[in-house]
Amino acid sequence: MTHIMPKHESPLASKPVETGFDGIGLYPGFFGETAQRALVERLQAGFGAAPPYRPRMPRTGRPWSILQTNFGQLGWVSRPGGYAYSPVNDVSKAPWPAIPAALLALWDDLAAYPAPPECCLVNLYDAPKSRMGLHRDEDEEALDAPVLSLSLGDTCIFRVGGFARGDKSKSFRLASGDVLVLGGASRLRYHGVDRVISGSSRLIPGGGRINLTLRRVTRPA
Ligand SMILES: O=C(O)CCC(=O)C(=O)O
Ligand SMILES: [Fe+2]
Repeated sequence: MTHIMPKHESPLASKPVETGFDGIGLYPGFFGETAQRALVERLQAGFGAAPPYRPRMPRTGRPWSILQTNFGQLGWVSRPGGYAYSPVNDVSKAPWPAIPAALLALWDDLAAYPAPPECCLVNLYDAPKSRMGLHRDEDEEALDAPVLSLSLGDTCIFRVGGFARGDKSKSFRLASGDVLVLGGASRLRYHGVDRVISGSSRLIPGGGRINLTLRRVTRPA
């Protein structure tokens, strides 16, 4: 089996495949298997200081079907009072751990933005029961920066829609090592995760999917 290596190791992965959406680029296998394994170990070490927790939805207070945590100066949190970016973890009140170097390098490679990411939101999906409903990433001031998403572990069915909730949508798969850039004219498109396919990857002990999104939150000075 061959794996496409990260861009700095091979020019093969430097071109995104067509998704049909202007501003959404898919880089299949941007992280090779060795890089994926190293990153999972690094993430698990970080989870010691910022354990994944089950967020609750604004208003209803209902629990999400995924677990979340963050790395970076700002973490995205879902609380009964609303969504927010917070410099500290609600559970421990401590700052979030630093964004792993491999992810800062990914941002340098693909974001084409003059400032580093401030948030790496970590979503942990259990297959097959976790999902993420259609939503827009709109809590950032720096909407001129893309959101970079890296998938690890089990493959998911990712859905992209339009700019209103009921617009036509289409889905495609995101597999372990795939990077998706959500930016430009598509930065505010609705998107979500329909489901995660159990047993589709052996990367994560016990199965499941980890999604990492790198975000610039504030406008650079
Ligand atoms: O898990 C994914 O691939 C998408 C995550 C997402 O849309 C988000 O965190 O805002
Ligand atoms: Fe999102």
